[in-house]
Amino acid sequence: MSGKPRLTYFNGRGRMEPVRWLLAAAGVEFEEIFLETKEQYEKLIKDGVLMFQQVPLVEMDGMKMVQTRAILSYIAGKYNLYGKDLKERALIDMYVEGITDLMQMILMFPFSPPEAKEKNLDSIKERATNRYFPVFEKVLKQHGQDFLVGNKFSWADVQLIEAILAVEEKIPAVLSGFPQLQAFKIRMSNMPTIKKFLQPGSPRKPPPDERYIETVLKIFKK
Ligand SMILES: N[C@@H](CCC(=O)N[C@@H](CS)C(=O)NCC(=O)O)C(=O)O
Repeated sequence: MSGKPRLTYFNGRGRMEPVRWLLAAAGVEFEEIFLETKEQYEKLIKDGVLMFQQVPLVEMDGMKMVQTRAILSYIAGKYNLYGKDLKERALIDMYVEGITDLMQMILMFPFSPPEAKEKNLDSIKERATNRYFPVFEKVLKQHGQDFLVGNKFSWADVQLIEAILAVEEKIPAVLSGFPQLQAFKIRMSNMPTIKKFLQPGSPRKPPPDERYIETVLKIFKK
């Protein structure tokens, strides 16, 4: 092994995308193994690699880590993106969990039946605009700092820029009433590691397409 973290997941965003974002933001290179067949997935289970028979799987520092949240908090802690004390950590956790709830709606969206698509898109817009984005707009306005927590770049900033871009892909004008978030987006997109991740050819994955959906459904079909 090269010493780089090794990520096993589909060749698509899903639950691995925040891990890719966080590693990239921390300036860490990684390798990826893409699941394409059911046999590959079943072999991982047979070999006892997937604790709960689920991916994402991240192998790093001699561990085989599963559970997205555990993986992300390990990376955040290791690369100093998790606050300076327990109180900052709690705040980062709250922000991250809120954003994760919004991202969960986006994650599931491609799997919704055609007749539910419009309604689900409206729900994403409603939640982003009325529940989640106002929180971060207010935080940034109140403390006037560049980053969400402790005037220092953290996991929360990475989750938020990922979410902003993901929602904008679906609802391009979503930031129109959020000047702080517009400025935050520009600042984050210009951070060198994030700028690199946003460029073509990076490990960032495109929005889910038919092929991705088919692969996921094929592998998990009972
Ligand atoms: N709580 C887990 C959920 C993981 C999960 O649901 N992974 C899906 C793929 S995105 C999976 O492996 N599903 C197969 C199964 O649950 O049997 C996490 O956050 O990592």
